[in-house]
Amino acid sequence: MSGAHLDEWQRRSFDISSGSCTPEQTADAYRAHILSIQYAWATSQLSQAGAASLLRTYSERYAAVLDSDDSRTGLNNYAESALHLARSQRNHSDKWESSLTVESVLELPCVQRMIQAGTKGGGSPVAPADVNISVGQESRGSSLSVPFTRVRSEAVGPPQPKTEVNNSASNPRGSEGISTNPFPRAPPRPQPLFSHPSSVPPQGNPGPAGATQNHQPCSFPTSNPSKRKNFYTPDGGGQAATDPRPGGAFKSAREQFIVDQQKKHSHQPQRGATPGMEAPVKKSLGAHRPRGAFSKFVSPLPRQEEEEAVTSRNSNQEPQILDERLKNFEPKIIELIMSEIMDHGPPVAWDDIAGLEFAKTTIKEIVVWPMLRPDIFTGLRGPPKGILLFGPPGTGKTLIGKCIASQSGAMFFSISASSLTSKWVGEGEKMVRALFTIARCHQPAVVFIDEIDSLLSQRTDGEHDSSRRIKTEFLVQLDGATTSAEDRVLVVGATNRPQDLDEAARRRLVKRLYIPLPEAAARRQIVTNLMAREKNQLKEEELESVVTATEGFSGADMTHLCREAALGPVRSIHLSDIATITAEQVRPILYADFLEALRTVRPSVSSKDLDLYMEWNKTFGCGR
Ligand SMILES: Nc1ncnc2c1ncn2[C@@H]1O[C@H](COP(=O)(O)OP(=O)(O)OP(=O)(O)O)[C@@H](O)[C@H]1O
Ligand SMILES: [Mg+2]
Repeated sequence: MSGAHLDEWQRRSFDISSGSCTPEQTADAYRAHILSIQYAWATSQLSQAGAASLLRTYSERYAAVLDSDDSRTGLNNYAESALHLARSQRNHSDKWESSLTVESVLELPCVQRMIQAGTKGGGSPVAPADVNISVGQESRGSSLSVPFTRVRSEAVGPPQPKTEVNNSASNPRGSEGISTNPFPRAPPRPQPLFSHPSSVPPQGNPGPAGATQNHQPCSFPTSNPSKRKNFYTPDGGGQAATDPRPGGAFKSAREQFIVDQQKKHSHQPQRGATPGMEAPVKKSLGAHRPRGAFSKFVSPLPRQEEEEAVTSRNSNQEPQILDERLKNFEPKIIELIMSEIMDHGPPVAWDDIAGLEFAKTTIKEIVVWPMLRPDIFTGLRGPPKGILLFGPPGTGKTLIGKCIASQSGAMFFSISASSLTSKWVGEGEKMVRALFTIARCHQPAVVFIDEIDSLLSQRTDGEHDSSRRIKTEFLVQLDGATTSAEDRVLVVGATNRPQDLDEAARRRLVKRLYIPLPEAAARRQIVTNLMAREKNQLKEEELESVVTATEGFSGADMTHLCREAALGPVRSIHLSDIATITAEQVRPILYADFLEALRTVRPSVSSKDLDLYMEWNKTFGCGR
């Protein structure tokens, strides 16, 4: 904090510790402390953790001054009227005032005599703890040992005010009667002072609150609740009997209900496990906190453990940010990669790819096995860091990428070069670096780059600077210069223009696999797979003739042919029926539909193009 603030702080602290401050001054000083802390935090002179800790300390001290009802140390400015009630002091709700005080009762000659008689007689009619009367201006802890049993037995009589009670029958020692009524001001209506005026049971009389034996709580006709409450003995019944606190303090019905519910359901740790049975804890602005002399102060500021729990919860949601390697990247870029580049498509199985046995086996060898047994695939057996899938369009290169995504068990990132160059203009190379860093954080990982030729085409002189920088960054990342030998990040590139690839990129994509046009068996499998999901009547020999007729078709062409054939039955429906016909009424796909489709669907790959691929495969490919 600044010097001026520290001086002020010091002065206030001396004032507080001097012991000469009034509670008001102490509270003011603490309040000023709290403001200073807030100011220091707002002006960055204090760290957040430091400010929170100081605020907690001084808020508690401040609240202690406010809440304490000791007039020398506290203000207790929140419940003055309640405390008047608790202290049995006079307040506006006191309509009736009794002149019966401890002193007045003790001074009564008859009481004096009875006390003496009880002491001399050796027998103690009522144990001192039996009756704990608190009346008058203040509550006294001492029990008043008044032989109430006798007084009661004698005082009970016809409900006549100011009746002279003759105790000669019950008092063997004297004949003088009690001429003074201990309750000079009688209730307005004739009312018995005790529950059962006619009989005095030897073990006491259950009081109004169900008192147990030996204790005779009496029902004073008073409207003052505090007097009534205090009258009940601590264990003699009423609320006080159930209160475990030494002072037997009052507990409201709601508090008692909550305690009962908690006891009842303490074996159910999970909230909401049994609907409707959870303790009735309601969110309110601190209203549910028990306040008073017995309650512990609960700071409104979050505790340090809670803060730490919240921080760790938040950090669990974004584990990638925690990685040291990612701290230099903007969260926006990391978010983009995680949401857009990570593949979330439908799963593809190896059997969904017809033919291409050599390519599938090689990929499994490179991708799946090393991930299963990284201990075996080390050193020279270490898998290559780059694969290139090349071949005519529509032969399943992208399909293989999707299959690797779902079958390898690795974290899969899929980018198309066009999206990388167009979406983040000027930030491409940063994206590339972030992509590979994230992939390294999520090993084993596969980075699939579709249409890799457009990203890593041969570098030319007239090329735009940004695309050149992206290429360079890619080559650096592909080379693994920034990675360790043990990193398991595989790059899979796919292209139908392998001849356009930059030679540096070609070298880095070590395993170059030719993905050719499907052979007869693969074409048959494609048709069979697709027809299995449709209603059809294609016989075996008809299927064979379709396969023969589609020589030179790519996988994509075969799919297109099947789609066309599948439309045949729909095209045969009369126009007037199309709105009403049910799906079941549509006829199955026939061989005739394939013949019709073959008239419009042609192969998309020319034989001249095929020769080029064959040539490139012979020169650079890894196939046999
Ligand atoms: N071997 C195959 N087995 C099953 N279906 C295939 C096969 N090859 C292609 N197809 C079908 O053709 C569609 C297109 O295939 P894909 O996108 O993988 O081709 P590609 O090789 O990536 O083409 P391009 O080079 O033009 O990107 C696939 O969705 C699939 O329906
Ligand atoms: Mg493709």
